[in-house]
Amino acid sequence: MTEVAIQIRDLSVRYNHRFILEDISLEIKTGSFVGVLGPNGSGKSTFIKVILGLIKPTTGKVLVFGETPDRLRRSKHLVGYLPQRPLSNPTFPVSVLDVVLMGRYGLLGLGRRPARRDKEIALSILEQVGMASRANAAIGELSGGEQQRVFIARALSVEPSLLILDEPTISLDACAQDELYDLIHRLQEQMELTVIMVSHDIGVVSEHVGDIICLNRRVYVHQPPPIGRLGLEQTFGCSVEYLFHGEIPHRVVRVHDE
Ligand SMILES: Nc1ncnc2c1ncn2[C@@H]1O[C@H](COP(=O)(O)OP(=O)(O)OP(=O)(O)O)[C@@H](O)[C@H]1O
Repeated sequence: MTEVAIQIRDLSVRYNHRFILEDISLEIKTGSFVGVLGPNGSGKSTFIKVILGLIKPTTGKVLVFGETPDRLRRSKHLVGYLPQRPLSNPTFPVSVLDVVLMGRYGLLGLGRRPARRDKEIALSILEQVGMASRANAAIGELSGGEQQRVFIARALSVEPSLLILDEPTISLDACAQDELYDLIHRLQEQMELTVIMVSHDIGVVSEHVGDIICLNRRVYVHQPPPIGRLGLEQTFGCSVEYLFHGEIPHRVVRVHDE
């Protein structure tokens, strides 16, 4: 596998004469766990949609494992994607196993139904995320944390090299968030994944990722945590607080002016 998972040069995306992303150049190493951090509307989802090949850049070049995003579907390095809203109707009467199998439809070809091998792969990934015993349950019966595990299994059902997660813990309580991060780390190791996770939670991202990309139209910081207050405030355009999860919960706030 190539040493660089993602290579971006001079990337810009413009809608109606407005730059959503501007002048972005960076590399993401294979096997790394990268957080993309920025306020609402800063272009985080647009950034990952460019990597997925869902949005064409206005200018610049993007390579994923050496391939342009539009060729990725046919390459040996596939991408698993967990969108912000994975199911438009969470009470839709479909089983957990069927939700995971939906992830494989893109590989099957038009009109072809999942075969025994697809079901074996789906079940084995459900096992890895700890949800195999609920394979026949309706997705709507599951808790938010359990549903998120199933959606991660769906993203992994293509046996990807790169996993992209858009705000995976947004509606989860603190314990469920920690469990999900532990799971993602374990899966990353077991499946040798490169992981990109989008979030606007500064504390959580700093604690769980290896590298942080601070994005607000441009990239302000691309480095391992901890990242300095200045870079964060430039990115968010306002004062920021860090909330760390330690043995004793505590906040670290800005020094007060005398
Ligand atoms: N298809 C589109 N046409 C025009 N503008 C768009 C389009 N898609 C996104 N935008 C604009 O681009 C900006 C960035 O959107 P994007 O969804 O990438 O931000 P985000 O950082 O993911 O936001 P959030 O954290 O709120 O999900 C927003 O101002 C949005 O309105």
